Amino acid sequence: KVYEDVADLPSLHYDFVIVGGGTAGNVVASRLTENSSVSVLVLEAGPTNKGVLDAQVPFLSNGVSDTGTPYSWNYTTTPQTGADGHVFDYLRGYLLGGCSSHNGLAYTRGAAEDFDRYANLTGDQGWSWNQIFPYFLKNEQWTAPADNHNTQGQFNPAVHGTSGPIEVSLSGFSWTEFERRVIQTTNEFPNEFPFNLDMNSGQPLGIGWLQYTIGHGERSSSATGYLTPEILRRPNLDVLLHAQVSDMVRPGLVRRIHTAHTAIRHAGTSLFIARASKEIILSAGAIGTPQILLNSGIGDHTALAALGIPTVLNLPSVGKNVSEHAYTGLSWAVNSNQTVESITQNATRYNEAFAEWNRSHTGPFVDPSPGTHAGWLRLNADSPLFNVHADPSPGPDAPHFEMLLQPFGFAGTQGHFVSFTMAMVSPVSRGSVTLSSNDPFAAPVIDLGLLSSEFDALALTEGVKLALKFATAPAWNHDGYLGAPTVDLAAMSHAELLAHVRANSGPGYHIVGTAGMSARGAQYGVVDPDLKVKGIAGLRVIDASVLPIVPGAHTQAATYVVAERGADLVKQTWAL
Ligand SMILES: Cc1cc2nc3c(=O)[nH]c(=O)nc-3n(C[C@H](O)[C@H](O)[C@H](O)COP(=O)(O)OP(=O)(O)OC[C@H]3O[C@@H](n4cnc5c(N)ncnc54)[C@H](O)[C@@H]3O)c2cc1C
Repeated sequence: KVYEDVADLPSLHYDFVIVGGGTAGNVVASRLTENSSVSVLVLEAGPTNKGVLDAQVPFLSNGVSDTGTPYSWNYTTTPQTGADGHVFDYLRGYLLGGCSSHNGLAYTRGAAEDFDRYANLTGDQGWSWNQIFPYFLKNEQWTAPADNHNTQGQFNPAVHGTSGPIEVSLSGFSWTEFERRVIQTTNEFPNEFPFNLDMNSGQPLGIGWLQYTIGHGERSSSATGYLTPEILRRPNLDVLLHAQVSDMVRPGLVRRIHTAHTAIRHAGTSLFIARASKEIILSAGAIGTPQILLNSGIGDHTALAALGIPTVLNLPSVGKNVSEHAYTGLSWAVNSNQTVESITQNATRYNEAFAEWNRSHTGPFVDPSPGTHAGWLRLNADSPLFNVHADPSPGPDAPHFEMLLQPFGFAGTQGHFVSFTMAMVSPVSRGSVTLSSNDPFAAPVIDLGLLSSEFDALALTEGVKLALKFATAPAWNHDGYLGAPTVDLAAMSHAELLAHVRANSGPGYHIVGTAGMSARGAQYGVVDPDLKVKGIAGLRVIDASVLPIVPGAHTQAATYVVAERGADLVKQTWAL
């Protein structure tokens, strides 16, 4: 059952207390309570996802994620020196379902080599692609797109699950003219931009149709998929909203964590204590989780001491090792009115499209904004950049770049545009999440380290050149479709392009690594391969923070499989 007020909770003592009802937390809660003998409490800082239209209608997803909405944590980053000192709003979901309730809905798993690298880093083959693959299937329910179009040749059914909680589908509204040109480019430039039938097969390289966590025209999230009304009727599962956890350790209580201090967010004085007899599971995400660990005295001893926080466990890697993708957009005006601007810049069509969604869950509102296709691309094998830094990708079948192909622009001006947005998805740069004070409710200090490595900035510049190459295909130019670029990048020198990249890149909201997995006994890392926090009993982390390196993909699918396997690891420990 979902509770809004702690006074209504039947108990404050459970077998498992899960901190954060986000993407991962709800998976773990749902899986553990399959066993009726265990009791689980989920503590979520934000409100319910129920009735939040922007969290339901894919086209409106920006309305729930943007800074300033009541459904976002409204963080900002430190000035990012690699990105011209810009300070970015850093979006994180503040509602049941966490980021899965407000993200861009793109469903991308990453390369097999991403997971094989996790297995090698942790010494646990359970994280390898082959052993993780069944968890992708367990999480997924492949679903027909909202327009029921013929999807043959747009995906490979053999690599998809059919009965999991999260609905995944291809786009349910066609921007036909744009899509046709994308596919035509793969025919015209098959060496640089080959067509890939399914980017989620473990072999993502090439250009393929994007898949989304959408079913029947609506967002599918960990809240809708893993906390269905039926699951919430389980007597052994309680979810408390508006409960922001501050820390876990009471003075004098060391090496065995079993309490979580929580406060109603807007009344910080009303602290109460939830108790777990088996484990506390931190699923507060890659920012919330290290913040709670640090608040609890688990982290770098020197940094904790500087803030007057007594060290419970000196674990220097907590909050370090942030890896994140850097994106930069390239837009062109087009001689066509078949772009998303035909809806966003026309109130009548916008209202019609919204009415259609309300009526039948069809039309343009069934899709979000990432784009129609994505390309997963690499630097040339003989690129001189590999003299600057060794190849940071996990292998030759994994990408350095993502190129999002979007039938809309970012200029904010009237007109019709398309964008080929480029991202560096195998970054060398690392950042950190640290505390700003010993007030557990103060916002943490988020340094993404965006483009702080010279290699990343140089590589992204090469990526932009790839996008410029894509735009030279006859498919875009033979009939004058592609007009003027919003910024003439093709005319720039290499140095100018590099400066442009630094000045115009932003984060992908794919932060991981702040409670990274490492091999048992390693002198770095935060959790062992079984996701137990090193050196302390009764405490696990199950969320995106455990991924030691960001995969070459948007991160929700990887988070879901971490959570599915994490739940199994908990079950194994307790023979559930
Ligand atoms: C704007 C945006 C767009 C994105 N787009 C995509 C996309 O298109 N495709 C994709 O694959 N990925 C996308 N991502 C990334 C992806 O959604 C995340 O990597 C993933 O969902 C993270 O899951 P998580 O469980 O680690 O954290 P979250 O889902 O963030 O869950 C953490 C939960 O813990 C709660 N919490 C935090 N601190 C506390 C506390 N102290 N006490 C109690 N509760 C707390 C939060 O409110 C939240 O509900 C996007 C992310 C954002 C922000």
